[in-house]
Amino acid sequence: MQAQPLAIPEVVLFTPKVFGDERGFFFESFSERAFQEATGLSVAFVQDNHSKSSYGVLRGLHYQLAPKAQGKLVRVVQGAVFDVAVDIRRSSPTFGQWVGALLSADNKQQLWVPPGFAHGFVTLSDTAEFLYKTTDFYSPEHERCILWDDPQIGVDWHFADQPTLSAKDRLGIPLCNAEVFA
Ligand SMILES: Cc1cn([C@H]2C[C@H](O)[C@@H](COP(=O)(O)OP(=O)(O)O[C@H]3O[C@H](C)C(=O)[C@H](O)[C@H]3O)O2)c(=O)[nH]c1=O
Repeated sequence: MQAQPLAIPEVVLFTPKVFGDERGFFFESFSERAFQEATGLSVAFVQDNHSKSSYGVLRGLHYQLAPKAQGKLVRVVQGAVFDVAVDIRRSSPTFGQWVGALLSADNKQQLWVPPGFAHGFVTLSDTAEFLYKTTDFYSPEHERCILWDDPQIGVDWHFADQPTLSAKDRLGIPLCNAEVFA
């Protein structure tokens, strides 16, 4: 498993070692040892999630407030998405900045989105199946949504069409008005 910190170094892009043969392929999709070596963190993942989205669906920018903040280790097992993490820690030198990566069934890459970041993705293929591990349980009362196209953040979603959003995401709030992290 190779690990590459992105421009915001707390966000790490993992590339697994894939073993291909005439039958197909095998790779370790998660190794606590590799994760700890790469991030220096010892985290307990308590929940696995799986969502399927059609082309143009954008889910985000979501996060849970403390004390239910979630770290997320995300990957795509069918199709492709552009995945985005936004630093929403007010004390961070990269507050309000974003990083992203193309995650796909083909590249098998995974993104570690730490607690303190908002997360979202837009679906670039006809459909995409998105799997991720979280470091805390779902807590609707702690869930918040920042506007996906907040000009203060300026995410380049690598997507030229108008995305399909849930009613909740259409009501996302600007970062300047959002409850975030210290
Ligand atoms: C997130 C979640 C949702 N749900 C239920 C609540 C709703 O009835 C239904 C769909 O939820 P929602 O529309 O919030 O799903 P997404 O828009 O995919 O939300 C996720 O999208 C972005 C990309 C994230 O990073 C978060 O993990 C999460 O906010 O699943 C659960 O039962 N457990 C859960 O952990």
